[in-house]
Amino acid sequence: MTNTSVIVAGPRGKMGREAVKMIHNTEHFTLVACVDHKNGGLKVKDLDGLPDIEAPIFEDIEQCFNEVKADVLVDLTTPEFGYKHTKLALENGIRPVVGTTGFTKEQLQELEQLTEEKELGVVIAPNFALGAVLMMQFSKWAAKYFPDVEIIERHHDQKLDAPSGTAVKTAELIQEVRDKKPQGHENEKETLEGARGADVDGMHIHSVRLPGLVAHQEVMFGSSGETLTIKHDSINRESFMTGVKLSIEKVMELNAFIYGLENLLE
Ligand SMILES: NC(=O)C1=CN([C@@H]2O[C@H](COP(=O)(O)OP(=O)(O)OC[C@H]3O[C@@H](n4cnc5c(N)ncnc54)[C@H](OP(=O)(O)O)[C@@H]3O)[C@@H](O)[C@H]2O)C=CC1
Ligand SMILES: O=C(O)C1=N[C@H](C(=O)O)C[C@H](O)C1
Repeated sequence: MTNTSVIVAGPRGKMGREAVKMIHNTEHFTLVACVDHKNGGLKVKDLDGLPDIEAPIFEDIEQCFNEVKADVLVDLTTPEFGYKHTKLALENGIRPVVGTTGFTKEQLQELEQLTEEKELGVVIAPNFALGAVLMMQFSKWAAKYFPDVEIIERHHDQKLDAPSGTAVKTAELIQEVRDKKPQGHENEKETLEGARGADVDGMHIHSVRLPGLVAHQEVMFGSSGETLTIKHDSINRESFMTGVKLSIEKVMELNAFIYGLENLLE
């Protein structure tokens, strides 16, 4: 396999750390730089708990792109910066692999348009865990037969966006096969605002945030005399690395905007 040079934005974060380690441990990847808005001038090896890598850290992503040649940017930061970084990567001819969640529909559309203009590949995956991708696909299949559905996602309490990118993507996949249908009773009334969660075409999404959790989702279907629950748990962040690795490999072969890891799987 040809070598792919990678920049990671967000190397101190919970996901960024795992990504740095995975890249370091993959023979055909080279970590050439990192972007960290608080540690410019240091090297990756200077950051606590990261491998002994000489790659430089830049505070400013534009400076990084000017000084370091790279094939791929892996972004694992925040919705605000993830969006800016993805745009800048495309403008600099670097292929983005984006795990950062919380982008708006408009931002995704804008990035898709820019991808087409630049004739590059982009992977934006709300969830890189293979089990989560299957959970979403199984849910889409089930929704064809069970249109009564509610999504319950549970995450650690440091998460910035709610609902999670996975829950948003799950709802979008279900929307492809489910007609609009208000879930619950037609005369239902919330006596406490928010009690029924967010509403997507009448389907509800409930977001739980607690310390001790990593990333979990249940999609519950109900019908006459039966319920069906499709559940996925990420119990650590290594669970996401198979998808990050696959995305870095695949993005080099693509000239397309990929939103969702399912689009890279057979
Ligand atoms: N697609 C997937 O499978 C997964 C996606 N995610 C998503 O990935 C993102 C990161 O998650 P997680 O690692 O848990 O979050 P963390 O908060 O642990 O990490 C984010 C890191 O990005 C840093 N950061 C913030 N702004 C910048 C910037 N401008 N330049 C460089 N670095 C910056 C933060 O630094 P500081 O805190 O010092 O500001 C922090 O170190 C989130 O959007 C999350 O939803 C998470 C897990 C799986
Ligand atoms: O912030 C997280 O932790 C996660 N974010 C992604 C999301 O918003 O769905 C993926 C996974 O759920 C973990």
